[in-house]
Amino acid sequence: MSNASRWTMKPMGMDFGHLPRRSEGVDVVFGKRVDREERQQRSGGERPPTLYCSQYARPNERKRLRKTTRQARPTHACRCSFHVIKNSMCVRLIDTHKPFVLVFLDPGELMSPSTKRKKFALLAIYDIVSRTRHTTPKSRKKFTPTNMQLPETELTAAETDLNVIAYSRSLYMVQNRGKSSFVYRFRRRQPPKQSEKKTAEMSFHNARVALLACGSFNPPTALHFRMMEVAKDYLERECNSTVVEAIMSPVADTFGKKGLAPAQHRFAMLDAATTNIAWLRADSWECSQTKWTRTLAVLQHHEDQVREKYQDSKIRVVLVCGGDVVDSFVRILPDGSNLWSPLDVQKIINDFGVIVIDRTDATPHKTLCTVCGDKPVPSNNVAIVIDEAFPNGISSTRLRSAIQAGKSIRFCTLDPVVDYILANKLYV
Ligand SMILES: Nc1ncnc2c1ncn2[C@@H]1O[C@H](COP(=O)(O)OP(=O)(O)OP(=O)(O)O)[C@@H](O)[C@H]1O
Ligand SMILES: NC(=O)c1ccc[n+]([C@@H]2O[C@H](COP(=O)(O)O)[C@@H](O)[C@H]2O)c1
Repeated sequence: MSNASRWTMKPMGMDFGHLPRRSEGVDVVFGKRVDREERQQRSGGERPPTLYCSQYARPNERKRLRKTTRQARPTHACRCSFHVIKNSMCVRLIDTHKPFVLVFLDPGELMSPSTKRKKFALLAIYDIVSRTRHTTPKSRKKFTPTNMQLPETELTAAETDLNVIAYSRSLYMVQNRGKSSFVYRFRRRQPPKQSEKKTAEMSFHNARVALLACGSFNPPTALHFRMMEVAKDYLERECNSTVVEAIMSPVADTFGKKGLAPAQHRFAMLDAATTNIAWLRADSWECSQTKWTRTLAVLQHHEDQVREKYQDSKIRVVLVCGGDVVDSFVRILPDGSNLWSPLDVQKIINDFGVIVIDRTDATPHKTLCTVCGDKPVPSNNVAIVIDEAFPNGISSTRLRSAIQAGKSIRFCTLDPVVDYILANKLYV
C-alpha cells in the first residue's frame, strides 16, 4: 500500500466550533494581550479571523523570542490551516521564521520542544485546539507515528506546493499519552534541500531569461517601462544573459487597491505603449482572472508559457520590481496576517530570482537579509540595481493627482498612455 493512501482526508463534518474551513487559514497572533472575555466576544457567533494567544505573550518572553527568530516583528503572526485526518486535527503552521510546520496534535500537556519558538508555536496551536473538543480517546489511540503520511492525493495544487516544503523541513507530531506528551520528528525521505540545490545551479549568468513585472500600473509611468529596460540592460551587460522578452502584467481588479481603474484600461494603456517595442509586451492573463492571483502563481504561469513558446525548458522567468515591493515581503497586515506568504517569498527568491530597482525610501537589501534569515541573500539570484541615469520618485499616485488637478502628465509616461488617458477621461 502506498504511503499516501494510508491517510484519508475527511470532510470537515465534525464539531470544530468557530474554526474556518480548511485552506481558509487562521492567524495566530503571539504577543497580544487579550483577556478571556474579549476573546469570547471576538469569537461571538462568527468565525474570527484571528486567534490570540495571550497567555504566552509575556514581554520578556517576546524579547527572547525575537532574539531567537532574528526578526523583530511587532507581533508573531502565524497562518494556520486546519484539516481533519483520521479523526485527528492536522494544523499547518506557516510563519516567516519557520515557513511550514505540520503538526498532528492531540490536546494534552506538552513536553517542551527544544527551542522557545517551537514551544510557542505548539502551545499556541494547543491553545486553539484545546478549545475545539475534536478528539476522543478512541481517535487518540488510532494515532501512531508509524502510519503517518501526508494526504497528498487530497490536496489542492497550492497545498501540494507547500507539502514539498513540509518535507524539506521537519515534521512534528504531538501526541498525548497519559500525562506526558511527545514530540516526534520526521525527516523527509527524499534528498533534502532541493530548492537550495536549484539555487546553487541557477544563476543569471549566460541564462535565457523572460522578465515579468507585476503591478497595478494605474496608470503606467515612465519608471514602469524604464525598470524593464534597466533590468534587461543589467542582465545583458553584467551577466551575459539573453532576455527573450519582458512581460508587464497588470493586477486584477479584485486586488482591491483604492482608486484602481478597471483592468481593461490598465491593460490597454500598457498594450498601447508597448505595441512597437519588440521585446516588451503587456499580458492580460493575470488581470482576466476572476480572483486576485499571488505573484508566485503569476510567475509559474508565465514560466510554463515561455518555456512552451520558445521550446526551451531552461528559460527562466525573473521578477522585476521596485524596492518598495521587496519591503512589502515582510509586511504584516492589521489583522496580523502576512501580506506575502513567506513560502512564496522563498520560492520567488530561490526558484525564480528577482531584479530589484532601487526606489526612494525603500531598503530592499535590509529586507532581503531579514527574509533570508541565517542564509546569505542568494546573490546569483537576486540583484538590486540602481538606475543612476534616471533616479526619480515618480509614482502612479503622483500622476493620478496631477490629472485630478488638471495638470499635464506628458513626458511622465509614454505618449500612448497619455493619449489613452485623455481619450477615455481616466482619473479625472
Ligand atoms: N519610481 C519607481 N522606482 C522604482 N520602481 C518603481 C517606481 N514606480 C513603480 N515601481 C515599481 O513598479 C512596479 C509596479 O508598481 P505599481 O503599479 O504599484 O506603481 P506605483 O507607482 O507604486 O503605484 P501607486 O502609486 O498607485 O501605489 C512595482 O514593482 C514598483 O515597485
Ligand atoms: N502575496 C503576494 O503574492 C502579493 C502580495 C502583495 C502584492 N503583490 C503584488 O505586488 C504587485 C504590486 O502591488 P502594489 O501595487 O500594492 O505595490 C501587485 O501585482 C500585487 O499582485 C503580491
